[in-house]
Amino acid sequence: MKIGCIQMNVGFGKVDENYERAEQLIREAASKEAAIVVLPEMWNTGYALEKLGELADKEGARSQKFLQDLSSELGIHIVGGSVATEKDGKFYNTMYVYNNEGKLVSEYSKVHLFRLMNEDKYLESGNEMNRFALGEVEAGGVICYDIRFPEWLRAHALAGANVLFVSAQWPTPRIDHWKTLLQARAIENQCFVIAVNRISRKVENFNGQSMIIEPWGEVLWTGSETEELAIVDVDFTKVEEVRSRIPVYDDRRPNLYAGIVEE
Ligand SMILES: NC(=O)CCC(=O)C(=O)O
Repeated sequence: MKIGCIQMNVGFGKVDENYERAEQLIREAASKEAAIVVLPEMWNTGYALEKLGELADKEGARSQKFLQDLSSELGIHIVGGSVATEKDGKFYNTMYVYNNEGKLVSEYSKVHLFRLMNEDKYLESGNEMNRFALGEVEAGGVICYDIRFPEWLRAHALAGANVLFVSAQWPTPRIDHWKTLLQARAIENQCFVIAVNRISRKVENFNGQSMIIEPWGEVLWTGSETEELAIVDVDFTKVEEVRSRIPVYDDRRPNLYAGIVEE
């Protein structure tokens, strides 16, 4: 299955430009026969947190229409990265996922807010999991800082996800953490990790290096440090092979984990 990773150059507060660019890249991915496309975190606004009152997508209406129209017209699954939304007067960092028939299959707001980038001052956290299916692909989706919480990704894997999508705005100074954490999440959960980071222009400091990692931990693709659309062929049957080679799920001892992961 071909996956389109949209490592997009997000303009700070340039909402209309960002929708336009996202549309071009989604259309290009579809023309290259991607079955699933993935966008980065907060691609509508960038980290323009102080301007959310003006810029956030009211009730997610624009983003939902945008993603629904494109997924149904192009017949492509879209993991819609995340967008800054305003719901009932509060701001969220929200992922919408649409299947290739234009149906909303999941809506998730980032549950772990990243204090180092002041998310806790401006945003509300979500409280729900993000498990969904795109055709045969059983998946989960998380947003950026969420990957530092292994129990959260494990919860998605235990709930049946074989593929974990990650949308991010992960800054360059900690890019080594990004790579190591993603690889660890793939190995420990024996699942695919498909992670899309952004690129920035001058003021901010994001340099891509998106990744696709297979369940044995092998890195299938690493993005460049500039904007790019990558189309990567992925064989999802690898999950069963790895899980039968080392039966981690059968060998777990959840009764010893004292409420860390409950089944
Ligand atoms: N946008 C984010 O959540 C950034 C997370 C990050 O930079 C880190 O965990 O380090």
